[in-house]
Amino acid sequence: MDWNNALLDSALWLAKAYVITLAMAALAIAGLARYSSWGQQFWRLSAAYFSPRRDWRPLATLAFILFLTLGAVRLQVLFSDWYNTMYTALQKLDGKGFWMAMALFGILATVHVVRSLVDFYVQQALTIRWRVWLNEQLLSRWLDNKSYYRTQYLDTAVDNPDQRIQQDVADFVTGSLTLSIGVINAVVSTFAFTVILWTLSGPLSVAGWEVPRGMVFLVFIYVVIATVMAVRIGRPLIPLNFLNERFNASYRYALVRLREYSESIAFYAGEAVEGALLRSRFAQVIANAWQIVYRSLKFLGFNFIVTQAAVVFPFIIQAPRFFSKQISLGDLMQTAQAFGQLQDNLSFFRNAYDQFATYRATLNRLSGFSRGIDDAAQLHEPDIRNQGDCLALQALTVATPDGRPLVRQLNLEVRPDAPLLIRGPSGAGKTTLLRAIAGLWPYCEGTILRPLGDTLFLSQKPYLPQGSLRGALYYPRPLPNLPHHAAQEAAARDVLAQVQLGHLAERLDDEDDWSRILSLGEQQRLAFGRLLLLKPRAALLDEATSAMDEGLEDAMYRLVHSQLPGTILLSVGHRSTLLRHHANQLLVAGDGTGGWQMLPASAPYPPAASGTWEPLPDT
Ligand SMILES: Nc1ncnc2c1ncn2[C@@H]1O[C@H](COP(=O)(O)OP(=O)(O)OP(=O)(O)O)[C@@H](O)[C@H]1O
Repeated sequence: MDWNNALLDSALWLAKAYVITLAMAALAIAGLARYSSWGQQFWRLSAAYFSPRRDWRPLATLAFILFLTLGAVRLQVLFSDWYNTMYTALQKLDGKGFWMAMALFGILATVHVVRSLVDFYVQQALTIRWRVWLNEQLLSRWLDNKSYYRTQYLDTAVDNPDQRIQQDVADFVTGSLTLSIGVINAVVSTFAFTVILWTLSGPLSVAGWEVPRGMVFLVFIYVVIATVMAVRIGRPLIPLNFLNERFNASYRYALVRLREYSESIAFYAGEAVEGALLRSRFAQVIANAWQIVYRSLKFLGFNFIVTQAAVVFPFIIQAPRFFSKQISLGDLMQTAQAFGQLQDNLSFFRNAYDQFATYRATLNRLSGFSRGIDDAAQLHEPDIRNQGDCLALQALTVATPDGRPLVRQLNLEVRPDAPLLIRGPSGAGKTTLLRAIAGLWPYCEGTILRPLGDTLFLSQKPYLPQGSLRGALYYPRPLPNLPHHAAQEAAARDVLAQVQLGHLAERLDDEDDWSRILSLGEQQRLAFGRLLLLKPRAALLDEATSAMDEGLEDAMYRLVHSQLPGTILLSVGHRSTLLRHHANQLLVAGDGTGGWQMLPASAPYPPAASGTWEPLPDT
């Protein structure tokens, strides 16, 4: 090695290697993206991020990382040559040469440290930015068009979306980068060290045959055999690791459910059943953990033996040539070092085998998630128009997913001065009709006209977001920034008093688990508070007073009538006490025919047998 030209040589080497690697990598990516299923999945998830039309920086960063990776290989080669120089100087008792080697090491080590740190930073920065981008992509697609809700109506629903968004995105980004850099490093390094070993190795006699450069062939044979055997021994670890993830997830899920339903379970004193379930789930985790330990013992044992044998293997092969003075001590040491390096590089494929299997599983989950969002967007959408100032349904047919009609050819119009109450047997489709009006139900035909402006749906169990009571009161409007405006503060307190929750006025800014603290009746009154604050054009109330006594129910409806006289009101409910707050009632037959009747609120219930059910049966 001529160290005087090392800089120029390295620059030339890097330039050549860069051009060749870039061309090969581009070809490999294009080929994989076209011909392999996981390559296509990767392309669909990532092409947009690396498109220079969107932003040139990700691609430039990738190009820089490639340069740093090749720099790492070049440094490995230089270190290998340095070993040769140093040991040769030692063998020749050449003090000057030895000290020069020490100075050289200082330079190489400095470059190595700086390169490693820059590499670490650039890779981490790319990982984080890529993750931010992908997370935002999936999150906004998940929230847009209500995919988070509508995917439940797909034939194959999207399971564990939380895991996919939170964990798989991070694993995908890290896995893509480490695996691709690992492959490039291993391949380029294999070439570089094969060249080194080639120049150092002499002929090898095998059973009377002279094999020129025998060492190079030997290392490849050695590693290929070791890899094949390691894969065979290690393969069962892949499903075992998958099971480990799954068993842990289901144990965690059982624990989360215990927390979520703690009160119901406590009332039932269901500890024995829950305990048995939790213990059996945990037992699965542990049984699998032991399997992993036993299998790993075999796998690690084999790997240790291979690695240890590789330490002395090159010495044994080269020793005769050293003793017969064909090669120097430096050559001998460099052979051992290059052999070890080559062994490491080729072993990358053995070690990355199960990493790659995990990566493919992640890729599958993310692609399935993305496809689910696309499929949800393809689901049938009812024809909803926001126009005018009344709520109207025109020839609306709503069915269950399996095609059973709940209402057929429904025509109605609700105006602010004539509130409507929907009644009918349990399971008749009253809530589903509201879902259709909200645009959540894909199995409907016809036209839905909604007034311009807000439409608010109040359900039987109001949703309370995490955070303060004030946030829950204003939901779904975002809270204005603190400090609160005095007028707004007064409005919030006033509304609380009106819905008979005045005792909570002092706790408006307390952050707590409000859905657990407030009784269902209190939560329903809080929802009426929302209604008074938001003043929507239309309010659809689905058994929104079911947990209140009749006096409170009466008070809440009176409040709505007096405070929101211009709001269109449509309620769903079983109680006859609701009738006095409505002008008309819609009766849903609930007998599988999709029949319905529109009557004044004063008409008796159940309807007289002679009443006419719409639509009239086909004759
Ligand atoms: N996601 C779904 N998948 C399949 N069937 C559903 C789904 N949601 C509702 N259904 C079915 O649609 C029918 C109507 O349900 P809905 O909740 O609208 O009834 P309801 O009239 O509001 O009943 P209740 O008075 O008991 O609240 C029921 O038979 C129900 O099982």
